[in-house]
Amino acid sequence: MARSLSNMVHKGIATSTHFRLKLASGFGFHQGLKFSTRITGDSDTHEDFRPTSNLQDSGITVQDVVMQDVKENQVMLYIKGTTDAPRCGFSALAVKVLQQYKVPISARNILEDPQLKEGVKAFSNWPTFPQIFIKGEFIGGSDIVLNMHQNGQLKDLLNDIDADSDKAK
Ligand SMILES: N[C@@H](CCC(=O)N[C@@H](CS)C(=O)NCC(=O)O)C(=O)O
Ligand code: FES
Repeated sequence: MARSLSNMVHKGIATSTHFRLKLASGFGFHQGLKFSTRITGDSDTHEDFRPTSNLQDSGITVQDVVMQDVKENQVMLYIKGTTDAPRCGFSALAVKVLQQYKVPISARNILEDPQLKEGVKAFSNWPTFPQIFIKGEFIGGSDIVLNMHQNGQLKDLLNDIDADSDKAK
């Protein structure tokens, strides 16, 4: 026999239906919880370390940023800290080596932006910093650039870069 809504409410069935609906809508909430759990579990995306860039809302991906960086800057570094104040010996070494040459050096501090940090790693498929790009090509880290400095390859590579240039040809 079909039961009327008032009957269902009276018998408490509608209440339990309502409860189920609340649970159903709570599912979305659950997904929200799952999402925040995932964020909290990743130290780089914990809210205390939230990126300072606005990439998330801009529609521009980190890959776009890196592609543009390496296209526009003949010597492009992704480092920990800045070229004036590196925050790691590896980054400091890369900067020091490259500063032996009269070429413009551009750099981004990956410590300021966890999204950029992970994006650069994904872009180059290289797990550590510093990361050095010269004339659009990924070179490697500080040990590689030091080695290239010592064996003369770096001089050859940087040879045609104008000291005043800041754009790729
Ligand atoms: N062989 C590399 C070593 C660099 C390295 O070990 N970097 C570490 C410590 S700064 C790193 O970036 N680890 C991954 C990370 O911090 O995300 C080089 O000479 O550049
Ligand atoms: S930050 Fe510790 S080795 Fe680079």
